[in-house]
Amino acid sequence: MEKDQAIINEWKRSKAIGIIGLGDMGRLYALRFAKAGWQVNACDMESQYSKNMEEYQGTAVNILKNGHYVSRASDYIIYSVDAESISKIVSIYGPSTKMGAIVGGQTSCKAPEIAAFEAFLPKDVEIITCHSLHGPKVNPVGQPLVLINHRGTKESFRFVETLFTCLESKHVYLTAEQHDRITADTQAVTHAAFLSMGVAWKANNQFPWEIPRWIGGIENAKINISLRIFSNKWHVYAGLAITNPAAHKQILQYASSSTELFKLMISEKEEELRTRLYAAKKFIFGNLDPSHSLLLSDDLLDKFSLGNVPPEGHTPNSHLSLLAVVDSWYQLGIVPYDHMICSTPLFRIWLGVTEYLFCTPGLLEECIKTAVTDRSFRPDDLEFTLAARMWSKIVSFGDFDLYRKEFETTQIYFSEKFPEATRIGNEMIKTILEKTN
Ligand SMILES: NC(=O)C1=CN([C@@H]2O[C@H](COP(=O)(O)OP(=O)(O)OC[C@H]3O[C@@H](n4cnc5c(N)ncnc54)[C@H](OP(=O)(O)O)[C@@H]3O)[C@@H](O)[C@H]2O)C=CC1
Ligand SMILES: O=C(O)C(=O)Cc1ccc(O)cc1
Repeated sequence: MEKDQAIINEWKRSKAIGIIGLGDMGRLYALRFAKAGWQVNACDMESQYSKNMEEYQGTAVNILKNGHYVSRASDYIIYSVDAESISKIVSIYGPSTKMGAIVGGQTSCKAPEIAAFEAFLPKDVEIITCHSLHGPKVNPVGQPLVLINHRGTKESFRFVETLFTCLESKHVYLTAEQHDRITADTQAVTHAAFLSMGVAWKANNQFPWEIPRWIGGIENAKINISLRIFSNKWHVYAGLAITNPAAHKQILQYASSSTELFKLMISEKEEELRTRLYAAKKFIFGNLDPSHSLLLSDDLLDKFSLGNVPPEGHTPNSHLSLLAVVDSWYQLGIVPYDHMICSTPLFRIWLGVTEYLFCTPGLLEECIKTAVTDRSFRPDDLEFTLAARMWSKIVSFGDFDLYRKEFETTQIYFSEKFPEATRIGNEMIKTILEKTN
């Protein structure tokens, strides 16, 4: 034990950590590492140098002008930049990497990141990469942190692991391919659902927190998480979906499931809809241990409302966004519980909400009945279906510009509500995580 501590102290004394990209995630890492006593060199775009010098004054983070300076002075360098630019950025700074150093990245899809490292890093440089499976506003403690030893010695991997212990996350060891397959199954469809909700609300000129039937219970989770996603940067979601080929299939299936279920609803084919949904239910939730208690409940979510809960309580809903996600998993043969070790908070909440809908006695039946008999949901569900198809087209065409335009127009529409949505969303996520952990 004492020997271990001596090694750690020696690493802290002799090795420096480099962060290229001081955005939301880079900042989180830089400050945490520095606080734990590591030497940290960091930079953002050169144009941000003076601003960052001021911002990080009084912290132990050593701000440098650009990635060349960070690369030549650091022993483990983490690229925390947008996925679309990873190749270009590594091509610029990679050759400046200190001899024998280790390099990793924070991008959400590992195939393009590893390809960039292999193409542009000198051969003496080791590659050990990472991915924190949570956003910058979530406390890293207990959240999954994927560590990938792609081209590193055992000793270097031990050093990187030791560095990351200060985040107190749960380390998950995967290969780059395993990582990309799992995150396609979990994050890509989850984001497709919430992005489609936002676009549909906007298309119908609605602010959902003002509409009584969308206030309270699981509707709160839909609204808070959708607004949370739209309050973030577009490139995080675009990069994660577009650069991961495995994600395209998932997002396409989500759009097809939404369309097919919506068609069954409007043609009022109740039995066909029921048969399809019960088959999906059996596949996804059929093997749950009898002692498994529901991850979430309406009551738990009630208090995280952006509007006033109507006195008569919640009204039944067709819940197309939720039915479609379970149907997608079923059609693709994905059992979401298998991915829990490598899941983000949003994915776990979304799974909790679907579980609540499918496993609370009577709720799925109520939803099926509402979907085929209550026509008042059809304008909403039509826009939702169109939105899901739009996102799947943008992703499969790999169109970053169009993704950005669609994302940012919706972002502007909801922007006034972001401060309140972030505050309530943070509370909601904290409460749910405490319960689901
Ligand atoms: N946000 C999240 O929830 C999570 C994000 N990730 C991934 O982490 C990465 C970073 O995300 P995040 O921090 O949210 O994004 P940000 O946009 O906040 O941060 C990226 C930063 O990199 C900077 N940058 C771009 N080019 C360079 C360069 N040549 N040299 C130095 N800095 C540069 C950007 O500057 P500028 O803005 O001026 O271009 C920006 O400040 C992404 O790949 C994302 O997918 C992973 C887990 C969670
Ligand atoms: O939890 C989510 O899905 C988020 O939206 C935050 C997020 C975004 C990108 C990542 O690579 C990891 C986490």
